[in-house]
Amino acid sequence: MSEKLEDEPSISLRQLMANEGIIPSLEDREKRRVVIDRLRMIVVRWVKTVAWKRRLPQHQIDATNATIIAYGSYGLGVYGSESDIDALLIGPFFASMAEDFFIGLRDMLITRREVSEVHCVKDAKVPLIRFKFDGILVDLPYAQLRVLSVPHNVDVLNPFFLRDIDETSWKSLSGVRANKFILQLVPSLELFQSLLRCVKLWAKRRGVYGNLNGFLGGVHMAVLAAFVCGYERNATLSSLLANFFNTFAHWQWPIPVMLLDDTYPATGSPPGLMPIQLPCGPHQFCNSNITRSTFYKIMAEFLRGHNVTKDYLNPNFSWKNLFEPYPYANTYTWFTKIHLSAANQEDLSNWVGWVKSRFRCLLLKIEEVYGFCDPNPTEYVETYAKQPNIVFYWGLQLRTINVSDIESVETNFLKNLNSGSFQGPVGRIHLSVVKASQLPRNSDCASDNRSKKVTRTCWRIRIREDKQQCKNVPVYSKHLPGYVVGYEKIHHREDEGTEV
Ligand SMILES: Nc1ncnc2c1ncn2[C@@H]1O[C@H](COP(=O)(O)OP(=O)(O)OP(=O)(O)O)[C@@H](O)[C@H]1O
Ligand SMILES: [Mg+2]
Ligand SMILES: [Mg+2]
Repeated sequence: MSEKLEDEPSISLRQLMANEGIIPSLEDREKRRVVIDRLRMIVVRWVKTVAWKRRLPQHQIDATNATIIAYGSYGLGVYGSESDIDALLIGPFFASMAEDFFIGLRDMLITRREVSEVHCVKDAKVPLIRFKFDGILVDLPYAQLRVLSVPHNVDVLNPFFLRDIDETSWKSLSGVRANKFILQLVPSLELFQSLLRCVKLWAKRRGVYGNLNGFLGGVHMAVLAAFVCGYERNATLSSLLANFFNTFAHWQWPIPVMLLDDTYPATGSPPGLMPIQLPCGPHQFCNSNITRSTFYKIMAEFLRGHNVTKDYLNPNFSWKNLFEPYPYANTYTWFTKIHLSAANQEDLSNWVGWVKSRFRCLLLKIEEVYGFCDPNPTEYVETYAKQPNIVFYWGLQLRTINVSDIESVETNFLKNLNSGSFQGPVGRIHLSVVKASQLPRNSDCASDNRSKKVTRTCWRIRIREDKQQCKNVPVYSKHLPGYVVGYEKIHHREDEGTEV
């Protein structure tokens, strides 16, 4: 905390944040630290095994090393209890992504008692292994450097380590480098972290958090918060939060928000409706799924935030109003109901992950037909239904409804879902339009903004780690003739009983 005495609005804001219980407990912190430590031990063992398999001389096996660097909200020190741990594995020149990471390390992970729900997400922009370690979700991408040994404190900004690296490793490193840059830029780390916690809570409550639903993700919020911190030197937490809304309620999009001076002429204009620079090199931008509708909603919420906070020095001011859950049921008369179900919880989690990775396409189709859609990220469960399920309710601005419109959206979206590389058992999806009065009663949309996310997304779910419907196929090494690296499970699609 800053040394000077804080102003009253900042004290009450900190009190509100503490009451919300979003600052992780010491126990939670310790648990996450242990996960990172254990992962570091696992990857050192892994890299020595790979070196031995590659028949490197003993002194090189002794010398080689790999390490783990935390990034994302965990690396910035702003994670909440529902955040994942984003951990980049950095390995040496001989440990390949295809064989050693996706097969060798995956095999090592699945044998461990603490590890569950292992998925290889191979064809994402940043390929990664996603799993739970002691119940905490971990995103583990891989970057390979042209060195024999990666020191534990490897400097990812040092050109020595970055020479000749492949494009995927470069992309995988970008999150770590962006975090490092943000942490170097902000004048007060504590104020930045507190501000970012506040704006993430605000975004979640107001239904504008989550890249997959077309809103702002953690990385976007981090850059916007750092931007505000960067130019106000004698700031307090309350002045920063008010300034955050003042700045972005009046921002002239699509002028990009940039933390770095891009001195080189950019090729073309920055991407998307709300371009936000990824501060890890020139002309790199955060990926964004923002559409016309979500742009409108985010802007309306920035403006509301500004109107609420501009009087923060007024003695009667209260922060509570800023964090009021978004009143979906009072705002929209009609909702698109997206009902997803599968035979069991594991299949459901895979299926929902796949569908969520295609949400932007669904949102665009609904916008085409109905003009505007507010894709509330809250996940509901119909507890009375027979099959495990997740339900979403997306707000529509309509007076009357034409039922056949939603049928055409569903048909179109099914084509999109079926055209991808999803390899797990396909679940059910049903779209319908319901009235506000048909929203789940016990969880009024507004209060349910607080609810935890039930699933996380995989862009591509490789396979279920399942016995009956999977067949083990040996994978031969490209490096050692005739050497079996491990076994990949191939799923039989014909057995699935496709229901879409
Ligand atoms: N849309 C994106 N564009 C660029 N980089 C991204 C994007 N989404 C994620 N990343 C990278 O992955 C990291 C982790 O992303 P993640 O979605 O886990 O968000 P987070 O900031 O950790 O917030 P949360 O607490 O919700 O997990 C980000 O810090 C960023 O480096
Ligand atoms: Mg994260
Ligand atoms: Mg993540």
